[in-house]
Amino acid sequence: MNPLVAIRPLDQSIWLDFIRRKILINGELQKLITDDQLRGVTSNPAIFEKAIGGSDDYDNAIKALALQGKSTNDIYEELAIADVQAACDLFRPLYDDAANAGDGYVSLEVSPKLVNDTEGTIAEGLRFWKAVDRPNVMIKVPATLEGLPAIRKLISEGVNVNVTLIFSVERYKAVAEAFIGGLKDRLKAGHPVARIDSVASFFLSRIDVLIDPQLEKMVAAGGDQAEIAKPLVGEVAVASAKQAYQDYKKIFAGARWDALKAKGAESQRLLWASTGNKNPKYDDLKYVDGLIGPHTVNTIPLETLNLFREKGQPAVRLEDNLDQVADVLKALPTVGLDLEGLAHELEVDGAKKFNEPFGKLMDSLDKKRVAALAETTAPATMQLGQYQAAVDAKLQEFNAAQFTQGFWDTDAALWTDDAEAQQSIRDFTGWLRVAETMVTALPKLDTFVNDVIGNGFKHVLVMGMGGSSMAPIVFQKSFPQGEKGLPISILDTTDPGTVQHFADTLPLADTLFIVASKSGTTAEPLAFGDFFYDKVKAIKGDKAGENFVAITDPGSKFIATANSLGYRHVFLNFESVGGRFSALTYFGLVPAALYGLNVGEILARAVRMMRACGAYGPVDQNPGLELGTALGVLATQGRDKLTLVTPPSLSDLGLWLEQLTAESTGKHGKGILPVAGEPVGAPDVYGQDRVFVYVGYESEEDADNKAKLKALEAAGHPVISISLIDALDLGQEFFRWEMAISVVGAVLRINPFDQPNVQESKSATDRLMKVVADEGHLPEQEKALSAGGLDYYGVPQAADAAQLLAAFFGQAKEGDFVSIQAYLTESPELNAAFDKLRTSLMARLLTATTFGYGPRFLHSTGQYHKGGPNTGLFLQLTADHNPDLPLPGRSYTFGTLENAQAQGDLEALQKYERRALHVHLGADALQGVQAIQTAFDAQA
Ligand SMILES: O=C(CO)[C@@H](O)[C@H](O)[C@H](O)[C@H](O)COP(=O)(O)O
Ligand SMILES: O=C[C@H](O)COP(=O)(O)O
Repeated sequence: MNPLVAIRPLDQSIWLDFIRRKILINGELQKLITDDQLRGVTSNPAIFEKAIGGSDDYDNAIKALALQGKSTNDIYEELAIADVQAACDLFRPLYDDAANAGDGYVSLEVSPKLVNDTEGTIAEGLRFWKAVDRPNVMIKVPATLEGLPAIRKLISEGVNVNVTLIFSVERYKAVAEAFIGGLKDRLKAGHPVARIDSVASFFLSRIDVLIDPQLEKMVAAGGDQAEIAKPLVGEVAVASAKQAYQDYKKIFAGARWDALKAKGAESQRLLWASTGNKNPKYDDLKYVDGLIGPHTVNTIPLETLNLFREKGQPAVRLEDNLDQVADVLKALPTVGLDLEGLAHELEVDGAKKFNEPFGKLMDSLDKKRVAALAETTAPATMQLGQYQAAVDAKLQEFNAAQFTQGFWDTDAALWTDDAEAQQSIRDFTGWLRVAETMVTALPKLDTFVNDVIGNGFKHVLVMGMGGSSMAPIVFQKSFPQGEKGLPISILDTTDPGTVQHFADTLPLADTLFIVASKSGTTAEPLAFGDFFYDKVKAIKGDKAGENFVAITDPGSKFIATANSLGYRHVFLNFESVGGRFSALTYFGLVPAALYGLNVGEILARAVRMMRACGAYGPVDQNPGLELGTALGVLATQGRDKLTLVTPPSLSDLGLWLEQLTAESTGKHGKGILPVAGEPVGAPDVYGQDRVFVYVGYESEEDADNKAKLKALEAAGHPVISISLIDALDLGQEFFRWEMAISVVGAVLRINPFDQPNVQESKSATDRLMKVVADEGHLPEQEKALSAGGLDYYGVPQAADAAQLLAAFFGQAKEGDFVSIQAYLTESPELNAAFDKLRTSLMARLLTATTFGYGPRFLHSTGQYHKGGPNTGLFLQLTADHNPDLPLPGRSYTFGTLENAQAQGDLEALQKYERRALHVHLGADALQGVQAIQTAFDAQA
């Protein structure tokens, strides 16, 4: 039997004298708990020096914390506390199990600088206790004379204490008295004493390391002293420990202790520390095998623990040879060795042994802190031509009104004077600092990813709409799969062809499905969840839930569903972060982490941008404010089509930016229209309503786009360029743009955090689905024309398609835009056909063109379509669903749902008197689009 397990019935608890982030997240610590019955962890400054200073595990977190303006000491504490919290969480089930009372603890030591400072120790002990915020943490306090009153006080405050640096029996007794004193104080104050645990850490190997050479010297010198000294070599530490145990038994017995015990108090167990052997002449398990006894703890370094697993000899030996113990301790003074004096020496040296590595750690952290602060954000250049003066004036006005400070203070008056709207703004500003929160969640994310990969998953499918899936799309398309990551796909359409494609091509039993929905009520992700759960259930039966994860808000109804279906995990996001502002929350980062991206660095760069934008104190320039002011002012001057140009490697950033811009600004008849993915043309195909924004890589030539932008700039169009070092800079871009678009809201005097018109299409769809339930099909639309296998709706009748299209597009005037809405199965061929159509429309109408697959865009640009200015011409395209897909447990199919979404949105567009044409393309969507192209060209 594994000796680590065999030791359990002997009532000794094995703790691990080591901590490091890596073992917390790679499952190693959990494995020790599960397989080896490990029952606790101790840490100390030297251990943290090795963990933090000796690895790069923490570098991203250090960077992010440094950029937040934290001091070196604060950085150390946050890292150490995060690790201790994570370890506490792993031990929590053990701690909570009544049968395991006294175990499941993780120790965190107060600063070694406080070794002789009673008040400082108390204050820091209480601060750590609060900060770790776990009942199974132990605060480590040194057993110096100044430490003793601190121990008593902390115990009286209900803090679990691990008393460290005990080197003598006499000091041990004083420690036990301080503990009992603390319990009594607590009782006197009327507080309970049950479940207040403490251990007294008696240091072993260091005693022998100090005394053995002195004894050996005596032995070498020969004579009478040599005879006495000889049998003492290598015996003093173990003898001291055994004696301390005898004292323990006396102290925690008798009337005084029984009275406390009757109130529920537990004795302060002796813990053997410094148990790694330092003398090659001794057995490496000397301080483990020899000290096994009931109701004690041994905290063991990892190497010793591994050795014990291999060749440990579990047997109670703590009370063996007690006569010899007495002889050893009695003999010491006779050879001139004063144990108390030596213990004092060890205590001073012990403080040094913690102070030195602590100092070293602080130095290395400080270097990393300073280096982080020297890094800068990606530059943005703005060529605004005739608009520069107006933008400068607005910027001056904002600066004079201390906009940056008001922004970080979430002063809602920056956006509106309406009290109700102000409250709604304040309710949705959680995104401002959410990257900081996510930095602290990194160990949790890493642990989760490790678990998923360790359990053999081969693929991830994220299922969600709009803000719950846009950032994952950007991550997936802008980065190659990370070395340790899994391939990832995103499903954000009800189109049966696309759903079927995933059902056919994914390794269903080995796929992790993420249902991502902030509200937990959005029809699409719920339908996807049901559909794939059904499929996995057919393979794995009741274990299907293992393949599912939810990301949703606290309070969402979906939590109960996920739990009842046995979902692997439910990530609770943040109510105060709106969907389109959630890229840097669990919605964006869980998929990113599973895909193997360096999420820590993405967050660090986001924090760097927050810093540049004034999150941590005044700044001379504010990239978010500057970009937002420029875009806002340009919009008020008619340049309200934000035309995004990117190299192909960054093209999907447009999807995210579309939602952020359109949903945030497109309301009350105002707004900026995001134009993404439009082929860049020569100056003569553009009206005077554009601002071009280029986001590309410093190292990528992208000569064609850059030359075209130069020409546009020369022609008087405002051009803004942002140059990224690499894709990890998306972390900063998410924040830059979130701030910029919020600033646009302030320029336009609108609430950028609501989406008043999104619900309309959803409600219209719901109504139509009721009709389907009652009548078995959707209501018939009035047909304007049926020609060439295509059916046209929503416009006046015409003789043929060319005439109908000419009449429809003939309505376009300067400043309008054409929106193509494709409720179709995405394919490269269709994408190419739409690029061609957009190019023709631009050239002929001189209007902006946008394109979106439905129903994705309903959760993104859909807000602007209904809430923004009435300048859009909407070409809605649908096709036959062949084959269609039934939805488990429902009377309708994915295809009917998609049709209802299209029809519902058409109704909403018509309600707002938008110019809208619906074309049903029949059985072959690509041919249908080509037919429209031909009919459109026929009128040229
Ligand atoms: O927490 C404790 C004791 O409670 C331990 O981490 C304790 O600090 C260590 O066992 C010792 O510092 C290790 O000592 P050594 O092996 O360096 O002599
Ligand atoms: O952008 C938000 C979409 O409408 C999806 O909303 P949800 O995350 O609540 O499902």
